[in-house]
Amino acid sequence: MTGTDDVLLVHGGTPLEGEIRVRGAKNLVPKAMVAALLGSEPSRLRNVPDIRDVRVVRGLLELHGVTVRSGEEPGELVLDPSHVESANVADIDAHAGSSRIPILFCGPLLHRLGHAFIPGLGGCDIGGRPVNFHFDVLREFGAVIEKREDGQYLEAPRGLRGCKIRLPYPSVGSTEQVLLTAVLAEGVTELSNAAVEPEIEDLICVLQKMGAIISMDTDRTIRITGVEKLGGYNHRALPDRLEAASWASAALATEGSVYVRGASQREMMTFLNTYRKVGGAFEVDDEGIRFWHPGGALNAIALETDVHPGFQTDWQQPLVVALTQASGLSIVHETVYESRLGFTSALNQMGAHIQLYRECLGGTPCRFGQRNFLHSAVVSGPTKLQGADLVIPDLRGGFSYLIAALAAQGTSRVHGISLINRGYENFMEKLPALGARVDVSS
Ligand SMILES: CC(=O)N[C@H]1[C@@H](OP(=O)(O)OP(=O)(O)OC[C@H]2O[C@@H](n3ccc(=O)[nH]c3=O)[C@H](O)[C@@H]2O)O[C@H](CO)[C@@H](O)[C@@H]1O
Ligand SMILES: C=C(OP(=O)(O)O)C(=O)O
Repeated sequence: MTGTDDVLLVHGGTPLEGEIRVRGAKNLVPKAMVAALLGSEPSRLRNVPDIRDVRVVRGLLELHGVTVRSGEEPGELVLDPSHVESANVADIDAHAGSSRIPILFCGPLLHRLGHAFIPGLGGCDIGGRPVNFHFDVLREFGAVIEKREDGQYLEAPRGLRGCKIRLPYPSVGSTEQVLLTAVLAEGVTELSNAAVEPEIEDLICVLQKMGAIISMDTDRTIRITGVEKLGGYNHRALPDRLEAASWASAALATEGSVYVRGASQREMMTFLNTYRKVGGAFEVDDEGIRFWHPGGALNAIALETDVHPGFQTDWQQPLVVALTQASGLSIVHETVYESRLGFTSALNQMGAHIQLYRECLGGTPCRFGQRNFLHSAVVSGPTKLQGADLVIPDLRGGFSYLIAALAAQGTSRVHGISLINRGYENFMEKLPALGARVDVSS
């Protein structure tokens, strides 16, 4: 149940205009925090956003004896892992279901303590989200895993040894699992079919600063030579390309103009190409990117989500709202998660015309074809959106509802708004700063 303070009234129909700032990436910062566990000295992480996933990982690290304090500059954390061995982890159950990051504690805890307990995971409900690859790779390193009622218990009776692994799919989390385990494992690890998202490259930069030896080939192969000891790091997190794209989509759907300070072109190239094809305009400068609707009709497009360097799946939901305003039929093929289009039914209640299909409607057949998953969509536009009562289903779906409510005529009641804090820093301040007319329900 959500309380009244978890409901936002959005009075739509006003273009978003102005400037906001994005800080470090939600999909890097918590992992860099976990990496600090591997070091023998304190680490400094800069550009850390104040989002729930960071708070959850901070709590977990503190529970494991890592001292976490603010550094000298705003958004800087200093993480000192000196007392991990003597920590008391009795309260770990309180962290069950809070995020997906706890699974990445496996390797670092096995190295430091020889055992690890991982509570049930959280994260967005956008598909089955199994963790079989994670446990398969940990077994390859020598971990023994026991399923318990409230989580997973791991031990490494003979230590962790480097190995040769091929992922069945370039999973982001599993690649990070391998990196965080292999850097201190004995010998060499070769990971093929690895994910190569920018956040993974940034995690590799963090680990290299700590003393790790990691190389990346052009064919999704990552080689790690284990070392005996790692130090601390001093690192500025790469910007959140997912949040930046969300505000870009909001600018387009509301016919506005938003300067996203901190947004970086390099990690957003695929998004920027798609944005331009839809008819959105953008201008890159040294500090950020301005995104705007240049007037006139938007274009329907064919869009297929994919692993990097393809179109990131977390960009999909916000952009779909803008596609409801494009002229003609857009096709969206979601190939990363089997159930990431359910949010469109609420958009249809607002007046959108979005039809879901089980077939692979994109150019490439994917893992979900012929398997009964509604993972393709045809968006027919442009459609006028009307305000509605909306219940936030997941992080990006939730932000999409905010965009739809901002673009719609009339007032929407958006329930479950606090879920957005998981990945969007200070969005309740950013919205009015961009001219959005929003009220916390009373
Ligand atoms: C905290 C974080 O960084 N989250 C991101 C991360 O999630 P996450 O790391 O969970 O996503 P993965 O890349 O692992 O998942 C991709 C696909 O692989 C499947 N899979 C994954 C692991 C496994 O053990 N077995 C399995 O079958 C998943 O069900 C999914 O279909 O990458 C996703 C894909 O870019 C993003 O949408 C998420 O925002
Ligand atoms: C799916 C997402 O995140 P998580 O993996 O944390 O659920 C997301 O950021 O859109």
